Amino acid sequence: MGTGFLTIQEVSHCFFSAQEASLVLSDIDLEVQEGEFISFLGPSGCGKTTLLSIISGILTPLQGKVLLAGKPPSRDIGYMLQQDYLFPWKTIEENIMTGLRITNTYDAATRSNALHLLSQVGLEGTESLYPRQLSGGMRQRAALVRTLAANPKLLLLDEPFSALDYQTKLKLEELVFSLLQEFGKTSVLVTHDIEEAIAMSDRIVLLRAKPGRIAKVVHVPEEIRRLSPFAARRHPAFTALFQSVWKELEQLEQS
Ligand SMILES: Nc1ncnc2c1ncn2[C@@H]1O[C@H](COP(=O)(O)OP(=O)(O)OP(=O)(O)O)[C@@H](O)[C@H]1O
Repeated sequence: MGTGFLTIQEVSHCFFSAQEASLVLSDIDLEVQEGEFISFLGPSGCGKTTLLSIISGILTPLQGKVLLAGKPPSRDIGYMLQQDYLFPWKTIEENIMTGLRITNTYDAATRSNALHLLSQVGLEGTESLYPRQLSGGMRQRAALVRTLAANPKLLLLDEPFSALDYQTKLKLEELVFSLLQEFGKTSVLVTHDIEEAIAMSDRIVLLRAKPGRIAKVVHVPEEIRRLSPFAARRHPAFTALFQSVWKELEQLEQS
């Protein structure tokens, strides 16, 4: 039994086709502490999304197990993806309340918290609008509210900023970071963006491909971690860390 809030224990996974079995993840072992922010970085196809699916409980690994607060993953997990997946025929408020109903957390208090959260992310006044009436960044903020309103124990973020323009992406990173700090959420991010991983994370897990394995865990130094993502990018230690992670990734892609 692991010591972390999130325990990933000797996880391996294969996908089977009619012709072959392909080993996608091999012996993934990781302990994530409560309140920690972890990123997975690695070459395309190394199994990052598969690993998130296993952590969320959507996919059962061929071997090994995942525990969240000592139990198998359940509905206590929030998932944010590149696409917002808001229902186009529902208003923003209806979308968010549907999120609460699906997770069985709808009551007067969670409803009121959700509306408060909506104004915290700058979307007050959008309650009766439909997703098509909002910009991409606004829709992702609404999706963030829908995810956080259910008060998940763990937040899984699969490239949630990658479809946004640079400025919107930086603003949303800033917003997510401050909300996660406020609520002390444990989070796992999949990204291809080294800057984003350094700016948001406590630790970065570098994965190698074929099969996906942990190559290295990089601890982001305290002087960067205590800054917001925007300020972190301007810290002198940021560039050196960026270069070293870049080099590690290049070696992983060649190996
Ligand atoms: N449902 C599936 N059936 C068969 N193979 C799959 C399935 N899902 C993923 N794979 C394969 O597993 C490997 C890992 O895929 P995954 O999407 O987890 O990688 P990734 O690291 O998230 O990739 P990317 O960085 O490109 O998003 C890939 O080779 C992919 O083709």
